[in-house]
Amino acid sequence: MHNDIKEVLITREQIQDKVVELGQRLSEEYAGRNPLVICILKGAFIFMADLVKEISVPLELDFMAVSSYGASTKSSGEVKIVKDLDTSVEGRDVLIVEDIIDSGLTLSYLIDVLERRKVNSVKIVTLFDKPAGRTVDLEADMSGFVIPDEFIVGYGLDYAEKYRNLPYIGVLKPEVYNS
Ligand SMILES: O=P(O)(O)OC[C@H]1O[C@H](OP(=O)(O)OP(=O)(O)O)[C@H](O)[C@@H]1O
Ligand code: HPA
Ligand SMILES: [Mg+2]
Repeated sequence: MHNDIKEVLITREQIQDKVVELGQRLSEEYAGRNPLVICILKGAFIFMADLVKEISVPLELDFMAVSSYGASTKSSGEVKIVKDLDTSVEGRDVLIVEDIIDSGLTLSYLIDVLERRKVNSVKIVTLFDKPAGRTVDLEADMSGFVIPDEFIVGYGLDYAEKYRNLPYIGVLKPEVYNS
């Protein structure tokens, strides 16, 4: 285990099993359709790569980079689109792939942006959901794990751009972000 990690909250195997299950559920949900699957970078990059391999319907991919945390464990409240989509979403069935919903600010902002661009439908799949962090009314259509009110890292999620490559979900030692 990495020296900065206090505890492993979710193992690599638990994540793998959950991703397979979510992929199967999404394959049923989108049967007969051709969704545009949008990865919210950077955090969702590993989840996206693993998830789409488990979805059996034809689909297209696009990427959007959004940032609001920087080197903090609290949202700045200002959601910045760092990279926009390449594809038109007008009339498309959009599936947003997110790593975590915490305050809900990132996704409530993005849903608004996508609806103004006249999507046919938009749904959210998130691997992690932290309901205790919520400051706006926003729920995923599908979620993997409900997590406690702790700042988590690994499997794509960072603190100050570090720890994204850990294959499990860990809780940081408080001295790491208090120093
Ligand atoms: O529900 P919220 O409170 O808005 O938090 C969730 C968002 O915060 C993180 O992104 P971040 O801004 O850290 O960018 P990153 O994905 O590049 O790490 C995470 O990847 C989600 O996109
Ligand atoms: O708990 C978290 N960990 C990493 N990034 C995050 N962005 C929102 N919440 C979190
Ligand atoms: Mg981050």
